Amino acid sequence: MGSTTSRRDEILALTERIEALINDPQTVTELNHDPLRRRLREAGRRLSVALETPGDTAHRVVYSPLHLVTAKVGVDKGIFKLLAEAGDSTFTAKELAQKTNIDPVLLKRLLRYYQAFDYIRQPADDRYGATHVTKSMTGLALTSGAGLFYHMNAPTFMALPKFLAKNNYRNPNDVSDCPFQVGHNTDLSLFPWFQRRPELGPDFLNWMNSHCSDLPRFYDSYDIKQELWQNADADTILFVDVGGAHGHQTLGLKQKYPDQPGRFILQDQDFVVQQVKATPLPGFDGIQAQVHDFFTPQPLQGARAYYFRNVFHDWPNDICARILANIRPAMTEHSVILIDEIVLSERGSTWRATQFDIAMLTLMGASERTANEWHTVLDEAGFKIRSICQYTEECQNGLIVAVPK
Ligand SMILES: C[S@@+](CC[C@H](N)C(=O)[O-])C[C@H]1O[C@@H](n2cnc3c(N)ncnc32)[C@H](O)[C@@H]1O
Repeated sequence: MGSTTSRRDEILALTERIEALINDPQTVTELNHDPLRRRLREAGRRLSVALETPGDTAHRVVYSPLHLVTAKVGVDKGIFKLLAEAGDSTFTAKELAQKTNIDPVLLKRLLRYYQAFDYIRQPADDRYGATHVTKSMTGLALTSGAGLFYHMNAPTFMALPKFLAKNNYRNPNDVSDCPFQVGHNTDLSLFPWFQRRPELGPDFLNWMNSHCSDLPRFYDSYDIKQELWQNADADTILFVDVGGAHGHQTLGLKQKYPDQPGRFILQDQDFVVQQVKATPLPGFDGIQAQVHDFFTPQPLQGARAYYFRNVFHDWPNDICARILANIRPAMTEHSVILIDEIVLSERGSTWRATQFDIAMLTLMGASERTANEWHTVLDEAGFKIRSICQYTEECQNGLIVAVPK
């Protein structure tokens, strides 16, 4: 009895400490990128799951699509933006209804949901204000992700059970025959479908640019200047960002090395390059944007790095081999392939990494890969891995340096 009481007292003290932290999150958020912040966050998340009742588990899982759709409404109507821009000030529901042009009864219901999931705070019965999460709900990753996932990913996710049942639960590995076609009732694969949806272009580019912008980049861990750029001059092709979307990785790298002589080049499909040129990121001048289909021979000879970020995770091994075969003749002894992708662990993969994997399954019949699977795909394509540098824990991002065998 005595030990049960003291155990209970310990749990009570722990609960009170956790509640104090929740009320003053700055103590923790000011840890910034200290790995301790992630460890505490994961401990909290897993503790919450460990303590769930069966009802909690059921409700958390089956209501999960509501997260996306209610966030989309908040983004569309600028609710989070309004609250975040007000800083520490709070509003009544009526004030917010006037500013957002939403039926006050409806808005109150949305606000009730948002506060229940800690997207906003409700310090009094009729006062609503922002937290640091509200600010995140106004960031590019959330706003572009809400648009892209609502229109493109979510219908595909919903088609997964039907697709798998119809195909006897075989692992999809065909870009033209995966849940995407069922979800969108189309014969097209993702990129040709997407080309016909120019209205999704900005959300696509912004999502690519921002989905991991809270995490370190490969060049924070890999010294590319030391490893690849020795003796470069103004004509040296330093970095070719193949399938680079908005060119955000090239831009970040160029900004890290502003005095580096040499050329930085972004390559992508025609319709993507047109969007990039129409809406270049600030500071993009000095980077060349070039139309190139990576299923055709690489036109730039002897680059120091041919860089692919989240490109191979779109394709099965045989197609990856085709893409790599088109690079190989352009490489010299100074060239390497840089593959910036998730490297799944054999055990205990993270939630951010595994949801990318299931998304690839549904969208492209493709997958994220473990280190062993990366060795296989490169080996089959006639390449070998020189090194793998894992540079984020959250997403298990890694930089794979590969050269011809
Ligand atoms: C998942 S996105 C990754 C974008 C960017 N590398 C990043 O990490 O943010 C895949 C990219 O491959 C490009 N892509 C698809 N097919 C292509 C092709 N045949 N030739 C060139 N780029 C292609 C897409 O347009 C898209 O920008």
